[in-house]
Amino acid sequence: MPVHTLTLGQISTALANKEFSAEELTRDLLARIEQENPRTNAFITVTAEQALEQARAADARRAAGETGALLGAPIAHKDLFCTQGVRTSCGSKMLDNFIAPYNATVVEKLANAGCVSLGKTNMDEFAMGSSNASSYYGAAKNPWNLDCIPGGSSGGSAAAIAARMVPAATGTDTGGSIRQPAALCGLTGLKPTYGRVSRWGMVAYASSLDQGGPMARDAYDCALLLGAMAGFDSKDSTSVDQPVDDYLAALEQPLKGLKIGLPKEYFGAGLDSRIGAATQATVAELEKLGATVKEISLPNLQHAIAAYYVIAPAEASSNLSRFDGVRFGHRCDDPADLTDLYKRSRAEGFGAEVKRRIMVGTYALSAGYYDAYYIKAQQIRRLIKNDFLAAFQEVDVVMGPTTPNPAWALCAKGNDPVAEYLEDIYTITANLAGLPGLSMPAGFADGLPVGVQLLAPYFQEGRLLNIAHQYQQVTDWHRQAPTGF
Ligand SMILES: NC(=O)C[C@H](N)C(=O)O
Repeated sequence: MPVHTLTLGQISTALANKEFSAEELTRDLLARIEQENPRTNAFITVTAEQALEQARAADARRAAGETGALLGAPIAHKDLFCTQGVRTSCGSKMLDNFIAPYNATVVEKLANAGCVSLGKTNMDEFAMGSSNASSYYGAAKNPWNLDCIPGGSSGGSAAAIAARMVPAATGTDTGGSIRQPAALCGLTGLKPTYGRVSRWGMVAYASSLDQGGPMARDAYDCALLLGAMAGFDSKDSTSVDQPVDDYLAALEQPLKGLKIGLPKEYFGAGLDSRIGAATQATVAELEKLGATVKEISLPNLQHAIAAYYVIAPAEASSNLSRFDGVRFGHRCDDPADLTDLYKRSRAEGFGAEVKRRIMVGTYALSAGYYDAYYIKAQQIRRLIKNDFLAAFQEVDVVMGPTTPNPAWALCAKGNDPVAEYLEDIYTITANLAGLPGLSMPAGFADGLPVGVQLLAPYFQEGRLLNIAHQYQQVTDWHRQAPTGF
C-alpha cells in the first residue's frame, strides 16, 4: 500500500516494524504534497527541510531504543499555532511576514513525542469562517468535490487529510472549526473540553471559546494525538490541572448500556433531510452495539447563534487590537503619523470578515450597548450550559448532526455572512458551554461526506473517542477516500 493511504495508527505500526524509516516516509509525503497541494490549496507553507530534519531525528531516537507511538509520525499544524522560525500567518495578510519566535505548547509537545510536521495548513482568516473562503491565501478546496468548500476554519487541515497528503493535523475550534470541516471532508475531529489542551502559542480569536484539538481519519488516530496534545500548562492560565486519560485504552470499552440523548431541537427546519437520515441510521447502528436512545430537549438552542456572534466578535475585537503595525505584522508604507499608521496598517492587513467582526465586537462592547448585547449574550450562554447539565442528568452523551448541510459550492455564501453563521448551529453550543465534542463520518449526500456529532460532559473525551471507535469498527464511512485521491 502506498504510504499516503495509511492512517497514523498504521504508520506507527509500520515504523515500529521498520517497514520504512521516518525519513523515507517524510520524503514520500512531501512528494505527495507537491503533487496534490496545487489542486487543494491545503497548505500555506510546506516545511520540507525542517520535516526531514525531524524525521532523521526520529529515526535516530528509534535506533537508540525509543519506542513512542508517534516517533516519526507525520502531521501538519493549522497556521495559527506558533512555530519557531516558520511563518505563522493565521490566513491573514496581517501576519504574512510573521515568523514566530517560539513554538506553541501543542507544537512543542507533539515534536517532543516525535511527530514530524510537514507544514502549516490553510484556514479562514484568524479562524473567522466556516468555509476557508476568507483566507488571504485563497480558499482551500474540498477533495470530495474541488468546486466545494472544505469547511472552516480548519479547512486546510481537513483538505490535507482528506487528500491523503498527511494522515492527521491539528485544528482549533471556537465555534465548530474542527468538527465542521471534519464533517464536510469525511474525517474524525475532536474539540476537547475548554482547558484540556494548552493554548499557549495559539493565536487568540475568542479566548473564552478557543480550544485546539486533533483531526484525523479515525477515532484511533485522534486518541493517539490527543494523548500527546493534552495536559496542564502553567503558561496558559485557562489550562486545567487534571490528569490526562489513557484515550487509547478507553477506545475498547463496550457500548452496552450507553445512554444517548437526541435533542428534538436538532431535527427541525433547516436540516438537510439526508443528514437527518444519516444521523438516524447512526443511532440505529449504535443501538445494535447496545446503546439506548432517548429524546431530550435543549430549549435554548434557538439563541445560540445570536449569543455566539456577539461574544466571539467582542473577544476578537479585543484580541486583534494587538495587530497595530507597530510591534509585528503588516505595516503600511510611509505613515504620516501614529494614527495614520494604525489606521492604514489595520485597513490593509485585515480582510472583510475580520473587519466586520471587529466592528460588531467593538459595538457590542461599547459603553451604551454592553449590557444590551454582551451581558445578554453571556446570560444566554449560562442557559445553554444549564440545558446541557440537565441533559447529562438523563443521558451519557448528546448526539445529532454536525452540520445542517453538506459542503456548499465555493463562494456560494460569499455575500451572505449570516448564511454561513447559520451553518454553525449544532457546533457552537459546545464552545459556549465549554464541553468536548467530536464529529465522525456517517454517510454521504450526493457524494459529499456527512458527519454526526457527539457531545459529552466535561473531560469525557475518552467516552467520545470510545463511541466513535466502536462505531468505526462496524462501519466503513471513515475508510472512504475521495475519487482521484
Ligand atoms: N472559528 C470557528 O470555530 C468557526 C466559526 N464558524 C467562526 O467563524 O467563528
